[in-house]
Amino acid sequence: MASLVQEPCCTAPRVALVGNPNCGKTALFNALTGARQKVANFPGVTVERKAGLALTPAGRRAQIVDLPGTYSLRARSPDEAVTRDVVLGRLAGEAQPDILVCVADATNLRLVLRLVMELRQLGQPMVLVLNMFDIAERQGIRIDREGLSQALGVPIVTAVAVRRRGLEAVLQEVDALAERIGPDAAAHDWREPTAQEIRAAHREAERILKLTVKPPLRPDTWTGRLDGVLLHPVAGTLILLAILFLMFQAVFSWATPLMDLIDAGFRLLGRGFAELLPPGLLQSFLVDGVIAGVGSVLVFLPQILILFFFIILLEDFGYMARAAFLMDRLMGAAGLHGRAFIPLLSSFACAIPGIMSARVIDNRRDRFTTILVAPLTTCSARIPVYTLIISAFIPERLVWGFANLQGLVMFGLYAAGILSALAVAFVIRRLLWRGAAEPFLIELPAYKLPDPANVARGLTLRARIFLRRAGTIIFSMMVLIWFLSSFPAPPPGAPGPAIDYSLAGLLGHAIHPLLAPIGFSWQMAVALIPGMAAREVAVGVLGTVYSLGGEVGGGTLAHALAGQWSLASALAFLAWYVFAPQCASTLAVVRRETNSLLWPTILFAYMLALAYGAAFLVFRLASLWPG
Ligand SMILES: Nc1nc2c(ncn2[C@@H]2O[C@H](COP(=O)(O)OP(=O)(O)OP(=O)(O)O)[C@@H](O)[C@H]2O)c(=O)[nH]1
Ligand SMILES: [Mg+2]
Repeated sequence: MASLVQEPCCTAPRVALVGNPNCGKTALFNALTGARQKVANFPGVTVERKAGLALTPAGRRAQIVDLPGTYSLRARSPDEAVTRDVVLGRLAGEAQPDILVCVADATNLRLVLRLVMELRQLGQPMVLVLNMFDIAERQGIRIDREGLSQALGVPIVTAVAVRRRGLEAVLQEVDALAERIGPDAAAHDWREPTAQEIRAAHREAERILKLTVKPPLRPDTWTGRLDGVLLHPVAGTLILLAILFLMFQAVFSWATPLMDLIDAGFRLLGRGFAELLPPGLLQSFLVDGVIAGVGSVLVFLPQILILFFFIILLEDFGYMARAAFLMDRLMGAAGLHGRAFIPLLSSFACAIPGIMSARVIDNRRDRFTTILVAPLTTCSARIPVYTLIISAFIPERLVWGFANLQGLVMFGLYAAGILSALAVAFVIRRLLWRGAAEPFLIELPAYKLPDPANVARGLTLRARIFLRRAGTIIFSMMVLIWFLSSFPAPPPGAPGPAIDYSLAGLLGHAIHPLLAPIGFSWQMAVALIPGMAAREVAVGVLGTVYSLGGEVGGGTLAHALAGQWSLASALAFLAWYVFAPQCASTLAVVRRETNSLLWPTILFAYMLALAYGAAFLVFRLASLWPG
């Protein structure tokens, strides 16, 4: 009976995963808890604390916490501060972890030994997990585990997180350590070590390393050889451009058949409902509101997945850190911190994780500069808008004999996003904060063959995020837009389509004068406002507005637009979307990360000015074009 009455902390120990960046903490966390947090082959992927549950062999429900990577508790950047605060129990409302699981890349133990020695001073039960043991074995690195364990005074287990190897051993160790948790085992306080102590720790780590780890019999020569080409200033840059070029070609040429299929499906569905239901409000709601609106956004799923297929593959392979290295000169010249590449890269998915990734930058000014320009990189919510306009107005033909013009324009829009981010950073550096940004400091990870399971997981995650948005925020916006576009009903015998008399029509006509100088029609004006909730909604709004206006008919939305808009207006709409400060959640996250209202206000104002200016310029120039 006595065994049933356990201390609460023993039944549910809190376990923190700590370790250097890119050693596989999140891979281990996912394997232990069944979570699907992002795993990628570059440092600085995790920037916040994530928790999950794992059941130990002895039946304990362990709370596992995944943390940003760090080299020491002497945190320099906000992501490292998260790790320090969790490990030291300084986070409000959260007790200190009972057990530390220190995760190490078994092929690269030098820096983690110092971290282990630092963590050991806290006096908490700890285990060292030698992860990536598959690579260590392949390279023939010989580690005297017994000796290492004795020298460090902590138990050691080996693991291959991505193959789910060693999980049982880690959890058994958690069980064993949980026995040692007690009121007396309260952690010691931590204080910054002096320079002398740091040097001593460094010497001690080197001594232990020499004694217990023998260099690899078959060192990884691939990474060096590939880097000779991929990091070459000329060859490397050309390869980077070629990869980007191919990516956008594929986005257009591979996606078309799938998009046509989804589009045909929605049209069939629309027609089915139109036949099934009597004409009236319900039919209009389902056919024009839900199916035409949400359907016109969902069509773009294949393109989003194709783009992310490439991005995830490159991230997993370890190429992205190289791309950062190649871009460094350019970014440095623009006044961006070397580590700003990761936030900008994450912003291709969405500006929100991108802005949060800026936590890897320790210098506050460099971090704020990055946060202010991250929303300019093309997030995936812009893809439906770009693709719709491109497929309506840019002919599908080859240029130079091999390049698909539509893919080329898409590439150009992405390039416009990146170049404007660099240009704005340059201006911010001149206007707000003079002085050079900090130099480049990113560890180049060893290349790894992409893991198909991880790629599949990443793609499923993207699909789920997109579908969830379509089912929640986009759907509810579409219901609202349908309502605004259907009521009030037109007066009897009114000429022109009903939508002209609706609230949306009135609203569109009211703000139209503001947008007429940049070539926008009142329908485009209507599409912009709910775009604040989610950019893709603009596409859905156009779907509904033109469907209700009777302009879509049996054709696609792109056909309807091609018949209604001038080329100049369409290009102005694209230019607007490159810069427009859309999506309120981005502004909210900027407020949170900068802890002030000033920065989101500045962000909103400068992006709005850029969007208006760019659309104006594009519209005027394109209007001059003959024909
Ligand atoms: N071969 C091999 N690869 C691994 C193993 N564990 C993780 N990886 C890979 O190592 C890379 C980094 O893994 P993550 O789990 O993102 O590393 P992390 O420690 O969470 O990194 P940060 O969040 O950036 O600190 C990914 O490409 C993983 O697929 C392993 O045991 N063996
Ligand atoms: Mg991680």
